[in-house]
Amino acid sequence: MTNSTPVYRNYINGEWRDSENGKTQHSINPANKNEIVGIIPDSSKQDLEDAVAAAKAAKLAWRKLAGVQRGNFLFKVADIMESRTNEIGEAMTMEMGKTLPEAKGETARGVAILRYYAGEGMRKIGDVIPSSDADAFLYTTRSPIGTVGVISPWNFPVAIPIWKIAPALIYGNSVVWKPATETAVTAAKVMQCFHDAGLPSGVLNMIVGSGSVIGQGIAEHADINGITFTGSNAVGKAVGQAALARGAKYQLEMGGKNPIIIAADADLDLAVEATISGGLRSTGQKCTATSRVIVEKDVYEEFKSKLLGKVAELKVGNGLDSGTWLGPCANEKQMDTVLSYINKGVEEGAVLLHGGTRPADGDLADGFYVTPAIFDKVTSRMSIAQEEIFGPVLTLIEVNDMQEAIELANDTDYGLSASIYTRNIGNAMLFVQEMEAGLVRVNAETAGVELQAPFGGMKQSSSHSREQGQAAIEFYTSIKTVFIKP
Ligand SMILES: NC(=O)C1=CN([C@@H]2O[C@H](COP(=O)(O)OP(=O)(O)OC[C@H]3O[C@@H](n4cnc5c(N)ncnc54)[C@H](O)[C@@H]3O)[C@@H](O)[C@H]2O)C=CC1
Ligand SMILES: O=C(O)CCC(=O)C(=O)O
Repeated sequence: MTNSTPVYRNYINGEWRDSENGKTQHSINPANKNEIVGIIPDSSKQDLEDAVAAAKAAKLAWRKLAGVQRGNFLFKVADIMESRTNEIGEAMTMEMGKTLPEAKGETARGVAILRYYAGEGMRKIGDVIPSSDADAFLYTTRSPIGTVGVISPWNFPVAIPIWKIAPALIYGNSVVWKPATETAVTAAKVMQCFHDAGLPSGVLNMIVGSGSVIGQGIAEHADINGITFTGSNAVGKAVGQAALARGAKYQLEMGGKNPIIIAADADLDLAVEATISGGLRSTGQKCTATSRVIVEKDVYEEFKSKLLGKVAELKVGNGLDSGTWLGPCANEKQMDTVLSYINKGVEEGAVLLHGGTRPADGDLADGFYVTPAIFDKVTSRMSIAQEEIFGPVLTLIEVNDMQEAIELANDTDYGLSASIYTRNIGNAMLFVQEMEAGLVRVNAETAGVELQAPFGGMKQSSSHSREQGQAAIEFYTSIKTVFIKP
């Protein structure tokens, strides 16, 4: 740490504030654990109380604005964020490791999401319904739920909070946001865009601190009317239970164990490209990442050898270097988890064909790197085929036919995303009908979410709600049915 290490604060009631207990922690660079990206707050419950009080006080005036007026703020935030794409992208790469082009791409996606929801301020929020009383006017409108708690993870530190905050705000809610500490510097830069756009004080507040204090505090706080969470399954369920216990609304987006099926008739070159992109970009740290690669036996060996050839070409390194394809894991705990799953895979009898090691040489030795791992001879019940690893690990599973492929694709507790490569329309239709997943994609990778379409999972992947697109209105508002008689 040097005297010039930047210091970041909480954002409460329109001001940047130190945590009341003065405690701080470090956000470090996963590409070099000796580099501190920023000094960030380690906030207390009192900071959360202050933020919730500010959000509660601000919500009435914010709700009373016209949707178009709220939208105009979001358009301004989008313009400011767009002009800071490089700065925000660099902070993201330095804090969680994804490559700079991916980080800038994600920031651009944040800008697009802001503009989409800014436009929502002008769209309809209800229906006219014929009443059984000929003189009466029966219609629906929507009310904001009040103050929303946003708990976001480190893997998409711009896109995920924005796809929660933007709809919360446009539909008239105030917000208390707890970003992941790993990416608190990126979060502060996002927050600064809202501040510079002139958002009224208290409408959006940001508190940086531990999950067990600030995250749980949000879940349990009586003045937080709804909680939206993305992260691990265990924490998500605890958040949901705390919300349910006090009658608050909640929305959870948790893990995935996403399959790609490679049919015997697939274009294998395209399928290899999609497997690599879906499974290994962002170092496999997406809830939509491809993890189980289910291949029909007639093309198994050919697919495997093409995949190995291409994976061998991927350059692992610091995400800021232009030649890098794959950055480090986002933090040490994540790297340790990935390495322990690699050991487990070998112990369970899968064959590690490629990678799965920690580079020990030169600059990479100080980072949380794991080379991309490919496992052969995987069976569906092995832990590496069942549990979310969240790292650069692909498991290859051989099947006899399409029916078996779909059965194994569904043989998981999760149901977020799934894809198939095939040129046979019958295979494609069967897959779309039979797959238990919220996102099913034909001749496309498992990752890749379109901001204007609903996003969420089946089974253990979500609380069965959907985010993004028009679907977001369901969580951030309540329907009010109105009957008026002159
Ligand atoms: N669905 C997804 O996109 C994500 C999934 N994960 C999964 O979770 C695993 C662990 O990653 P973590 O960063 O530890 O995830 P996590 O679930 O602990 O963290 C997600 C967010 O929840 C907060 N949090 C932690 N404990 C909390 C609590 N008791 N109450 C309320 N909020 C709390 C964290 O501070 C962070 O803001 C990963 O290996 C991956 O499998 C992690 C991040 C994103
Ligand atoms: O694939 C994407 O773009 C979104 C992934 C996501 O939502 C997540 O990893 O939490």
